[in-house]
Amino acid sequence: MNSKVISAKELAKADPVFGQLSFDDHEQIVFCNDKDTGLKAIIGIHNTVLGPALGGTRMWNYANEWEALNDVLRLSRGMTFKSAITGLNLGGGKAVIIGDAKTQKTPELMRKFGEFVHSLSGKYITAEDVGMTTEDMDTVREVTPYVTGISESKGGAGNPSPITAFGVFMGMKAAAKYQFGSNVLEDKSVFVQGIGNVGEALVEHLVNEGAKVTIADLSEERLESVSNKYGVAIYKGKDIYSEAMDIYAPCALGATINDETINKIKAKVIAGAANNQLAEDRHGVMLQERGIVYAPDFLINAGGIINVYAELENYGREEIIRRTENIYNTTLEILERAATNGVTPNVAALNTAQERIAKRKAEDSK
Ligand SMILES: NC(=O)c1ccc[n+]([C@@H]2O[C@H](COP(=O)([O-])OP(=O)(O)OC[C@H]3O[C@@H](n4cnc5c(N)ncnc54)[C@H](O)[C@@H]3O)[C@@H](O)[C@H]2O)c1
Repeated sequence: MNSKVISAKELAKADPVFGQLSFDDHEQIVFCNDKDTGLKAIIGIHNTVLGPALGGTRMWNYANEWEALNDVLRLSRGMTFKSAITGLNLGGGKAVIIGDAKTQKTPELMRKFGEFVHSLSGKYITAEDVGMTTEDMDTVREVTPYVTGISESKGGAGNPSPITAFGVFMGMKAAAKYQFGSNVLEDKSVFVQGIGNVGEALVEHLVNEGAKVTIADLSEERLESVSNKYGVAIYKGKDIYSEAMDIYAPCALGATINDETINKIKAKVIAGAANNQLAEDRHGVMLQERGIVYAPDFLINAGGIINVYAELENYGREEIIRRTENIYNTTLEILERAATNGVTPNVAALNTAQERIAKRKAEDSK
């Protein structure tokens, strides 16, 4: 990291926060620093028109602070639209903790992070994301009530990942219906990239439906265990994007649809759990031009937020499943709306979400 102190003039040129490409009228960005525990975190609060900004905390070994800032800005913005399109009374927020979740995460660090969350008095509510577990949220709960995704034994809705996977499965079926004329995934070749909490649960749904599943992950151990458990193939090649397949399911990190990959992609449908799969909006246009149906990530991966929202609204399992199953209908509606309006599915989904926020804002200002 560059520790040189730069002058205010130089800093102004760099526009480190408001000038960031990913900055999109965020309401508040909170930088959290604690030397004793080693905590370095950023909380991004994008929009609170519909309700408190709820979104998970990601712990990741970012190459530099710019990357962490960029990530939290993109992720918190995505949460605003995810909650809006899902019909939840929640705003969009997200947090990132800079560091290696395997070696640097301690209960003390999580409690300190919880104290920072608490200092926002409920404007931001956290939950788990990559590098976080339900147990970590239980630790955060020791110091603040502004946390969801806690254990069922502690009154929470438990791990959101299986519900997220179910929603992604529903969105994938809707995209298949739109592209292939049938929502049945039997015999469709599906590549699942990233078989973590969500990816593995998605593999289970796909296998139960009779899809031909291939898995890819950075962890050999995960690959072996998931392959043995579900009898699915492990991807051994070097470039997953150029492989022939019906459906590509990005379930690792975002921005895998970018200038480098887009022209290689042979899949006819893209539907996965990862947030911000399109590196830039124009990549959505490029997918459309190539006849590839893209199920917007923030729409189909909303199962997790539906699950944690239950903790705030006190609804039960049946309602969680019902709302998540409805992702199928919303996805089909968005794909059809996109075609009717001559825009990409991502833009159609964004427009729908923004219309809901604008309507609420107008009502509130009456
Ligand atoms: N957990 C949820 O409920 C939820 C909800 C909405 C969105 N998401 C998003 O879904 C994605 C997966 O979430 P998760 O909870 O399963 O995370 P996870 O950390 O459990 O799993 C991620 C997996 O991806 C693998 N991975 C990382 N980089 C990779 C690469 N370049 N190629 C192949 N594999 C790679 C990791 O080894 C890991 O196994 C994330 O983008 C997350 O933000 C998760």
